[in-house]
Amino acid sequence: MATPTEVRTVTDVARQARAAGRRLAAVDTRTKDAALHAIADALQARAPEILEANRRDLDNGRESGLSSALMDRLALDDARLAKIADAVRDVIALRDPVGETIEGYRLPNGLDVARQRIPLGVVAVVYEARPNVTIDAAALAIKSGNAIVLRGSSSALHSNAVLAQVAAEAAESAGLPEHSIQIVGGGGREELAELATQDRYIDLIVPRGGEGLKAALKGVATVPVIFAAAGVGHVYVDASADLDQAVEIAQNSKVQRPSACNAAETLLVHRDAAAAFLPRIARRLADDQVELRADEAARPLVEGQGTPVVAATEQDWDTEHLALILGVRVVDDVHAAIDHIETHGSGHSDAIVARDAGAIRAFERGVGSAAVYVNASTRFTDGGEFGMGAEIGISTQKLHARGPIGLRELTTYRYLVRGDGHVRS
Ligand SMILES: NC(=O)C1=CN([C@@H]2O[C@H](COP(=O)(O)OP(=O)(O)OC[C@H]3O[C@@H](n4cnc5c(N)ncnc54)[C@H](OP(=O)(O)O)[C@@H]3O)[C@@H](O)[C@H]2O)C=CC1
Ligand SMILES: N[C@@H](CCC(=O)OP(=O)(O)O)C(=O)O
Repeated sequence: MATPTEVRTVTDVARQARAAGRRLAAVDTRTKDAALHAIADALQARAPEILEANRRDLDNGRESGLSSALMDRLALDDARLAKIADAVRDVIALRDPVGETIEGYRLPNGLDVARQRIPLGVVAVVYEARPNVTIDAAALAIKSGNAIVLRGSSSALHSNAVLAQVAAEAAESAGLPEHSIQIVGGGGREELAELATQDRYIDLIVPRGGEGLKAALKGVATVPVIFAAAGVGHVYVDASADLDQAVEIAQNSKVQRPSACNAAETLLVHRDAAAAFLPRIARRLADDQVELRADEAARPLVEGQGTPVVAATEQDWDTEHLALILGVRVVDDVHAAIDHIETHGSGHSDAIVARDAGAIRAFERGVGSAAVYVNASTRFTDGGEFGMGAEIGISTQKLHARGPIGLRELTTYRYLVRGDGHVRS
C-alpha cells in the first residue's frame, strides 16, 4: 500500500512513479473508472480525517497571517469535499482518451497507419494552496493512464498529504498499480528543482502558480514544462457593444472570484462608448467597492459613482491584482485594445463585448491568448466549465497544450502501423 507521507527522496518517488506509469498505461477503462469511484467514495467516507488535517493547515495559516483570500482558498468543509468528489465523478463520465484513434489511413502499399493517443507516462504538478487540485489532478492523471507526482503549497501540507493518501489507497484497493498517486511535500522549495530535473523518470511538469514559480522553474527545468501561470485578463468594450451585456460581463469577469487567474484585471473601453458605459459600470462595481485605477480619460467618467477611484500607473497595466482592483483605460479602437492586450496581457483569458462583426473578427484574429471570449465573461476558462471534468491547470503557453489541461492534454500520440509482411524497397 502506498504511504505518501513516508520519507523518500524525490528521486525515489519519481523512479517509483515511472514504474507505476508503465503499468498504468495498460490498465483498462473499467479498472480506472472503478478506481475513480473508489476515490470519490473514500473522500466522503474519510471526511472527518481530511477536515481535521485541513483544520491544522487553517490554524497554521491563521498564525502565519495568511490573507482572507488565501484562507478561503485553503478551507475545506463537507460541501466542498462533496464538490471535489463530484468532479471525480465528472471525470469518470468522460471518454477515456487512451487508445483513441486521432486519424487512420491506408497507404498505397497497403500499410494501415493509425495515429493513436497514449499516456504521457509520469506527470508532476506543483500547485497553489487549493487542496481540491490534489484530487482534480490525480483523477485526470489516472483516467488518462498517467502516474502523478503532486507537490502542493506548504500552506496546505496536511490537507494535501491526507487527500493524496486517501486517493492512493482507494486507487490501489481498486486494482491500480502501487505509486500511481504520490505526493512530495515538507522538504521546502528546493523540491521544485529536484522534481524539475528528474527527466529520466518524469515526462511533464506543470507549475500552477504565479510568476515567481515560473521564474524559479525556467532556470532549472530539464523536464518538459507546461506553465499554468498568472492571468492578466482584459475585457474590451467596443463602440458597438450592447452596454447591458457589457456591464454584466465586466462585473462578472472582475467580481465573481477575483482571486482566480481567469479574473479580469483591466477594462478597456472604446472612446465612443466611454461616456455612456463608464459611469454605469462604476455604479455597478460600487456594490462590491471595486477600486478603479483609471487613466486620465476614464477618471472623470468613473469618479463620484460610489466606488473608489485612483489614477492608474503604467505598472497597473502589467499587474495581476487578484483582488477587487480593476484598471480602466479608454482606447481609440479595437486595434488599440489588441495592442494593449498583446503588450500587457499574459496570454490567459481576454474578452471583447461587441456587435460589430468587423471588430469581433479583428479581436479574434489579433488576440493570441489561450482563451478568447466574444460577448462572454473571462471567468469561464476552467476545465469543469469547458466540459473537461476538471483541470490540472490553465496553460498560458503555446506548446503542447493551451487553456485548461484536461484528459487529452495529458496524452501524446504514436503511430501504430499494421502490415502484412511489408518491407521497404
Ligand atoms: N493558470 C493557472 O492554471 C493558474 C494560475 N494561478 C496563478 O497562481 C498565482 C496565485 O497562486 P499563489 O498561491 O500565489 O501561487 P505561488 O506561485 O506562490 O505558489 C504555487 C506553488 O509554487 C510553489 N512556489 C512558488 N514560488 C516558488 C519558488 N520560487 N520556488 C519553488 N517553489 C515555489 C509554492 O510553494 P509554497 O507555497 O510551499 O511556497 C506552491 O506550491 C496567481 O498568479 C494565479 O493567477 C493559480 C491557479 C491556476
Ligand atoms: N479553475 C479555476 C481557475 C484556476 C484558479 O485560478 O485557481 P486559484 O488561483 O487557485 O483560485 C476556476 O475558475 O474555478
